[in-house]
Amino acid sequence: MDAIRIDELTKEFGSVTAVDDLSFSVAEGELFGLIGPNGAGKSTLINMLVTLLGPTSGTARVNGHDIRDETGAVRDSLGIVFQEPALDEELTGVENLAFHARLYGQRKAERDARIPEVLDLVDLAEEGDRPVGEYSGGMQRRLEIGRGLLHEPAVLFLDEPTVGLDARTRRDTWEYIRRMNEESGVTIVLTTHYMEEADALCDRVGIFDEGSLVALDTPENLRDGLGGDVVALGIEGTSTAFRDRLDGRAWVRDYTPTDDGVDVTLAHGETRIVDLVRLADDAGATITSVDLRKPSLENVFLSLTGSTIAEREADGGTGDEADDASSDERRTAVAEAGE
Ligand SMILES: Nc1ncnc2c1ncn2[C@@H]1O[C@H](COP(=O)(O)OP(=O)(O)OP(=O)(O)O)[C@@H](O)[C@H]1O
Repeated sequence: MDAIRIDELTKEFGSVTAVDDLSFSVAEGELFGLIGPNGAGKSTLINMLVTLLGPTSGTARVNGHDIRDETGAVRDSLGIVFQEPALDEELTGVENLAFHARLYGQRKAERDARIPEVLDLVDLAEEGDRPVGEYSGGMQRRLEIGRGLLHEPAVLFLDEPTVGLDARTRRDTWEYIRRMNEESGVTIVLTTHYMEEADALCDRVGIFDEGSLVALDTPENLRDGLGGDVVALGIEGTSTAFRDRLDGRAWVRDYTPTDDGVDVTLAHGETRIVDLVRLADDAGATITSVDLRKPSLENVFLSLTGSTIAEREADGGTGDEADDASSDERRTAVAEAGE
């Protein structure tokens, strides 16, 4: 069974089609990333999947339950971590978790067993009795991620999980997200603005633009779809003999002479550097520099939509104020669902 299955899902707000006839599935245990500029429709999609917004047409199933007529079962199947911190800073880590567990209707015995497990999972076992106000930003985010897993949901939604964190903490948080996914087997769907994050973390990435998916694949295949990596070789003197040797190699997709050498386009560039050096040797050419350039998901977005995410946001961003269900509303509704 798929963890999420979306069938011809559409959401219109007046004349705006925020999600447009969308169909795709997320496999059980997958770490799935949704990327796209502001206003692409990510929040609208997530709000429909967590049953806070009704679709205009089409439907989806979360953990096998229909978002239109099995809202209770859908909500029981999922955990959500919002972008804005939603912890009580005066309470300790344990108290924050206990409060949330009560909202989800967990009995005391269950809570007492589960809270230490969750704290351990996010590496806060030693910090559970400290007020959350004393935690660093990264620790708070970890506690929030742990809280989303308290009731052992099948699917965990993370909305921009590392926004506002410094680069180092962001990388650490990636490690925790990966660990959650591997150790608890939970399916994770995250939204992110950071292409690098989607690339580093996700098994598959859906690139969202104007209510539709413009691409859906592994980060590697998406990058590979651009034509591959470029190995820029600096060559002393003429590169003609070397270029002759590149002709007819099945793994060389293309090459272009440059001012000081040759740019070779190929898949998995790092695995061919030795071959390239050998070919140059055979041709009697001296290599003076080697530079491997891999396309990024930002390049993929650019090639699919004709603009970068930043440009798209600058000329088309909608702002969050138009969002139907604000994070506060979402939080309240999900908490109520557990009461
Ligand atoms: N309640 C609403 N009323 C009218 N239009 C809306 C409403 N909610 C969203 N929209 C429109 O739907 C489109 C998608 O918005 P959405 O917030 O889902 O995008 P997003 O990709 O989540 O952006 P962000 O990253 O800023 O959250 C936008 O054009 C937005 O203006």
